[in-house]
Amino acid sequence: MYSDLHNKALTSTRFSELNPPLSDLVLQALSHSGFNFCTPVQAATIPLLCTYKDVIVDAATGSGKTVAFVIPLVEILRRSSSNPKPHQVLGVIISPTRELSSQIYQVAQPFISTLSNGKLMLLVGGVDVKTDMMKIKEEERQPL
Ligand SMILES: Nc1ncnc2c1ncn2[C@@H]1O[C@H](COP(=O)(O)OP(=O)(O)OP(=O)(O)O)[C@@H](O)[C@H]1O
Repeated sequence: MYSDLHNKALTSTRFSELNPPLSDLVLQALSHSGFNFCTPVQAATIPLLCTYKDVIVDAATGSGKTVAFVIPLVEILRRSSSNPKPHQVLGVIISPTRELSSQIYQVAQPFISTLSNGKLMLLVGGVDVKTDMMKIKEEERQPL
């Protein structure tokens, strides 16, 4: 995955230059992951998603789409002033395969963990739904 990205150009746009600006915690998580410059899909979509636009993207595998939708999700949840109910689901990311779900889980984890009340959970088919429900009930933070 990472080697795929090395074959693609990063833009000259730094995450720290995006408008609206990203929160310090997300910028720290990006820098910690070694991400300083946006890929083209990230530079094009993060500002739109952070201003609540609906966006449909068609871009190559490994072009950075996961970060492009996870960062706005985190930024919008951080801005939200409402107090969620216990176990209220804050967000849902749906993907077509178990492998892709687990890949998204790995990439999203450092960003979701900047939310004090959010907890990223990986729920896949083939597992008893009651077991998943228990996982959500036992978790004190809000599931994503
Ligand atoms: N701005 C960036 N700078 C450096 N590496 C990045 C950047 N954005 C993403 N990456 C890394 O590039 C790889 C591919 O990113 P990602 O999984 O988001 O791509 P994708 O477009 O969602 O791929 P797929 O279509 O397979 O889901 C990951 O290892 C990710 O950590």
